Amino acid sequence: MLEIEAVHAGYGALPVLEAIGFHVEEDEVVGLVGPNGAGKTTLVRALAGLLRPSAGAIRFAGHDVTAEPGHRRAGEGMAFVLDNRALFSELTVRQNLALAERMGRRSGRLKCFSDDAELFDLLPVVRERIDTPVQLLSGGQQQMVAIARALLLRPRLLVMDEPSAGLAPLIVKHILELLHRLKGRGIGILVVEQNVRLIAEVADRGYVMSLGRLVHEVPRGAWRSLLEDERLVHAYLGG
Ligand SMILES: Nc1ncnc2c1ncn2[C@@H]1O[C@H](COP(=O)(O)OP(=O)(O)OP(=O)(O)O)[C@@H](O)[C@H]1O
Repeated sequence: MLEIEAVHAGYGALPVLEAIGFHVEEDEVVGLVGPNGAGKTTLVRALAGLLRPSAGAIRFAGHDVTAEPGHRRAGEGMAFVLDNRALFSELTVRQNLALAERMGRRSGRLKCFSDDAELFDLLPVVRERIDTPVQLLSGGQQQMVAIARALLLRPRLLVMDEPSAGLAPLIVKHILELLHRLKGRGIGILVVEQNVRLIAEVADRGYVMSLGRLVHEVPRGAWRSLLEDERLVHAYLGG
């Protein structure tokens, strides 16, 4: 579904990503872990169309989207929960969700939940605060709104950048539960995280990133052995 081939990207003359290549298939959760400054957010920005790779290709559902702007990618079913959440802070939750809901409906794609009630049961705070301006919500509540917006788009691929960053353990638990519930609904999910223990709980397989490169591949079911590999954890994941 998502295929990244030898992507290089950076900021002006500063190269960050070097020959990044990996894939995400339908119905799997792929984790990408790495320490601060590894280039995880830079990669997500390149996937979202916010940063143009200097070389390499990004293919989604069989076609090359490397040069496509972000809104086209969203229209085709690539949904992102970015680290800054990218919500309109002065608008209410309902207003923030309306556009995604309309885009999802027009796409003709299937909903990932049987109905919106099921989605809001999983994200109760969204329903409770539906008429509240986003700027009055806590960071965790805003994260839930960003997730709801991504899912209302009826995505085929969901990319989440550091979903646990700065959030209380209870909210993180909630996000994990939601990811488990999304399994088996035809969506490919890429979760980019510094917290490898969290990824190990939810991802089927994954990759370790360091200094702009993929340095290790974690096969299906092998997260535990990664966590037990002191040399790897120490070298790339900060001990
Ligand atoms: N807008 C920018 N302009 C210049 N350099 C940047 C910019 N954003 C990030 N960088 C640099 O790119 C490198 C990778 O940063 P990036 O934010 O992608 O890493 P990360 O793995 O997401 O780390 P973190 O978990 O701390 O967010 C770092 O050296 C960073 O200083």
